[in-house]
Amino acid sequence: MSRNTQPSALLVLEDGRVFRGRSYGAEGETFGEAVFSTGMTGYQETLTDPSYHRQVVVQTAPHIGNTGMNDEDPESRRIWVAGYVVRDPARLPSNWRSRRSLDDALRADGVVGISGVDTRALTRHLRERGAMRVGISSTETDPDALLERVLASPVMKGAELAAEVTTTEPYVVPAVGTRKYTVAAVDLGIKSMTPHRLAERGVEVHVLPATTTLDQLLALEPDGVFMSNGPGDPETADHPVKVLRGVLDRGIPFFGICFGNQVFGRALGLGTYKLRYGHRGINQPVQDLTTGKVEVTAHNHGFAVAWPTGAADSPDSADDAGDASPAGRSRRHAHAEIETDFGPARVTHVCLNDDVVEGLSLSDRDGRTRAFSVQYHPEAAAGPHDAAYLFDRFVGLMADSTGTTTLPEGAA
Ligand SMILES: NC(=O)CC[C@H](N)C(=O)O
Repeated sequence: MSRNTQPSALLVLEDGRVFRGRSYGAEGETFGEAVFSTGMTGYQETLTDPSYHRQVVVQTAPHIGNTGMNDEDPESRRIWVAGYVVRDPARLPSNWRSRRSLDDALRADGVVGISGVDTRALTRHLRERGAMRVGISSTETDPDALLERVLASPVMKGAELAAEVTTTEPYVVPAVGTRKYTVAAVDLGIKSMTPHRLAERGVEVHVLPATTTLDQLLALEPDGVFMSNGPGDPETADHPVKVLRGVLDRGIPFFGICFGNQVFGRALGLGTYKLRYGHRGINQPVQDLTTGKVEVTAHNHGFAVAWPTGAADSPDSADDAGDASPAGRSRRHAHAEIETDFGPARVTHVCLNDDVVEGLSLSDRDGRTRAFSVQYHPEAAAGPHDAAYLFDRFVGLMADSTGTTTLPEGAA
């Protein structure tokens, strides 16, 4: 269908700003938190990432849908975004893998979108004012009426959403080739590329519901535990934090990604806080403080782990713009190491744009890493593969720990 024949649509932000465009995807009305993603490619992976549940995604790339939708790249069984905002959708998708148009895929999953929006102006607005609630409607013509419903819709801060996206039943992703290790992966909104990255390294991955108890997890006798990305506010993740504390207490190797990094931070005794507009895109520079090396990475987070000195001094917080100057950096980095209930821990990675915490690790008394996590996405779907070494590092932790625990006493 030509775009010009599609009904008009309305977008209203919670601070009253109005944008007009055309209905894109399903017709109807939707609400969520308006966030922008700067990825120039990878819209299919973005749309199907469960971490975007209840978020309305604005694409800063002006042309979206050019390569259609294929059967290989989805990161879960459906499109999760609550709404979709684009400038100029493809009229004719073209790619050898394309099976359907993005417009049709949005319709099939009932996802309401809007096209023809000045996404640059909208992004600048969100950057200045912060992420906020939004409504999109192809049925309402009165912005004030839509605004009332936006203001009645739920906020992201305090939202507990893992239960709405997690698997209901455990399932196994078999190791590719010989099985070397077994990992219990807690699904808080897992992207399908993550178990795949482990499986291709000889790991059998048991993906478990978010409600799995410590006893159920330990019954699998895993060589390592993983906690995934996922939607919502990490402050609500009391159950995964409790489970993880049990895992760390037993010295089982642990790796966390994104929401998993926030759960790890909380398990170590750190706080979390909401960023003003968050990081979403596939070209974010992250520095490994332990080596000085910089990686270009994929991000999708609206919350972050607070620096050990406290959330008030953490950069880009919703309440406090923080201090991202070199002086602010060195003051914070001087507190990168902390003593926790499980041993010495530290901030290992930071985002070079704003000094937000991007990685954590926990060591034993001999200084050997036992557990670690990153706020970004080494599974790289979509995104650069700079951080793939982290999966090898996790496998290395399991090799170390099984090596030391399975050798007979006295053997060296
Ligand atoms: N991708 C994620 O895991 C996001 C974690 C969390 N919901 C956040 O927005 O920060």
